[in-house]
Amino acid sequence: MKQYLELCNYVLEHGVRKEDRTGTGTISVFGYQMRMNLQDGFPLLTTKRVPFRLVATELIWFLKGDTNLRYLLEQNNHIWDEWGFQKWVESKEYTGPDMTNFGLRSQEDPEFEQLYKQQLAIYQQRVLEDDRFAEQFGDLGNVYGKQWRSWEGADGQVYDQIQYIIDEIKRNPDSRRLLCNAWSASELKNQQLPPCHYAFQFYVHDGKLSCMFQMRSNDVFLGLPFNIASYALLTHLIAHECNLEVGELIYTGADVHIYSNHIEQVQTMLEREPRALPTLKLNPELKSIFDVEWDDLELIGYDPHPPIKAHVAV
Ligand SMILES: Nc1nc(=O)c2c([nH]1)NC[C@@H]1CN(c3ccc(C(=O)N[C@@H](CCC(=O)O)C(=O)O)cc3)CN21
Ligand SMILES: O=c1ccn([C@H]2C[C@H](O)[C@@H](COP(=O)(O)O)O2)c(=O)[nH]1
Repeated sequence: MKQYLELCNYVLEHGVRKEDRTGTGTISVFGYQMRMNLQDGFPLLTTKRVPFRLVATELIWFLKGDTNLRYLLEQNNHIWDEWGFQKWVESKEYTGPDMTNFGLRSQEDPEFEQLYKQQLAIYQQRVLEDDRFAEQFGDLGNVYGKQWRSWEGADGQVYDQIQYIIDEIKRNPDSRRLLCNAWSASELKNQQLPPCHYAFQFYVHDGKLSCMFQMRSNDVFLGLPFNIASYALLTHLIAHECNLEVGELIYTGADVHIYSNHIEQVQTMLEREPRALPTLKLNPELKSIFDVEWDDLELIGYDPHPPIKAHVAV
């Protein structure tokens, strides 16, 4: 994954200091593109371990059309917890200790961190066990799953954008409309986090399926390795269903940033030598992308450098 390391170097060299919503601070560039040939292997970073199980269960959650944290918690996937927790602590029903600005405060104040962890554990338990609570406070709003699978049109109808893409690839592979859009101006107020990867498009040539995805805002150290692997997996799944090979994965990022508290981690990673990419094997029995489960996926030959920890900006 030379391309990803080049991107890191590019942001470190050319990035400008920029404040951001989370109060963390970033170095950021505007506009960057990368191309990865999926025939070269599955693009999961090798310069740090990226938990593929978390990438895959998040994508499966999107593909189910689900927007509730309960499924992710059942899969022991905690990458979205903070955004559900935020909704809970900002609600009128929450009467526990003050959790204002918990993301930054838990990094700076160990005593507060303990309190936050307790409250988060209570929240997770309730989402898992209490149906009414989960429905109200476990739901992240009309995020990716909803937009991908049940887009509400201006005509009042509901549209499944993924099904449309699959049907079109089978029917008319030369189409230039093989596109899914998650950005809806009227829905922004109903989302815990407006979509970061907000659109993707497919392209079929010579029996191969390529995918290009667009990101308005991208956390280079924590988000991007997940995003690349997730779209690579989506491309493999759709190619499998449509009897195609995989082609290229093309990334287009707008505000591409490294958070100021991730710079050391990025530098550690840049000192490491990339290793051979793993390969992905899909269960040959898998018929529909909408039935995919974690057991249908097998990653072969993933031998990364050790993980590197970092705080996520909320
Ligand atoms: N600031 C920020 N960056 C993101 O990448 C991001 C958001 N916010 N908000 C929504 C989702 C959630 N995503 C996340 C959140 C956390 C990790 C993360 O902490 N990854 C760790 C492993 C975590 C674990 O093992 O539980 C890593 O080392 O990759 C990754 C992606 C991507 N998105
Ligand atoms: O898939 C994702 C989801 C989120 N991110 C990052 C990009 C930003 O650092 C934050 C979102 O903050 P905004 O202020 O809404 O831009 O999350 C990502 O990299 N990948």
